[in-house]
Amino acid sequence: MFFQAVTLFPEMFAALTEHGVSGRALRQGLWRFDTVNPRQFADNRLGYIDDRPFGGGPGMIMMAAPLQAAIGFARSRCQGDSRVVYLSPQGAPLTHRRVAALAQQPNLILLCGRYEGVDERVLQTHVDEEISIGDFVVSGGELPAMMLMDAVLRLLPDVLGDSRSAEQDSFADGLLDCPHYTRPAEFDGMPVPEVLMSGNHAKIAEWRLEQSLRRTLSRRPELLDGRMFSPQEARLLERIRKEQAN
Ligand SMILES: NC(=O)c1ccc(NCc2ccccc2)nc1
Repeated sequence: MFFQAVTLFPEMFAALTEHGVSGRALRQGLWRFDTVNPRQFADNRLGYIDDRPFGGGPGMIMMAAPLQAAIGFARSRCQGDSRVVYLSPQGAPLTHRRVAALAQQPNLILLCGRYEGVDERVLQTHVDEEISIGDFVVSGGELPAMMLMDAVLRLLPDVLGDSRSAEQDSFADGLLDCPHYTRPAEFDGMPVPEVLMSGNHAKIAEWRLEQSLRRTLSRRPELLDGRMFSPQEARLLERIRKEQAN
């Protein structure tokens, strides 16, 4: 996976490239990263890359020409297909399913907007898809881009190592994650659920699945809409619903 970020703040990406699982995977060569700064493509000495919006209104808009040139340069560095993703509050909500699809791509170019956004003509001609990480606005597309990158990298083979497989992640099975405990066995007078100390792996797996179903049903019931259930899940759901009905 070759990630490129078109960004005015390349240093921000050190958060991923120099730390944690993503940083180690980069050093191991499991993925590649580079940035392109639109300012180097500004066609004037002063490096203007933004201008006032036609029609008036607050703030500035990123100009089309420097972004078009930066995206073109990024594409020129890709072997094979490349997809340009624009992070914006107007994009399609990012889900685990979309992350898994993006993880199949060899090259992703992430366009990080600043100010009030970018000239629409860049989106129409050079952006393959627009993605939102949530219904809120932050100062730039860089943090949303890093969240997308981290979610994708976790799904790449060998990035998480065998200590943690991504399919145990929340959402990987379409459910919220179950509660987790570690030592001490009693903390502040609170014990760990007995079943987790039993060593009975079938019972532990069933308890964890039941907890995930309970949490999903109570916190995010909409995630269950349209989801197929295994016989075991259906049985557990039945038991939970009966319990809640009483
Ligand atoms: N919810 C998101 O994914 C997101 C993406 C970017 C962003 N800020 C940069 C920006 C602001 C306005 C227009 C286009 C980009 N804020 C939130």
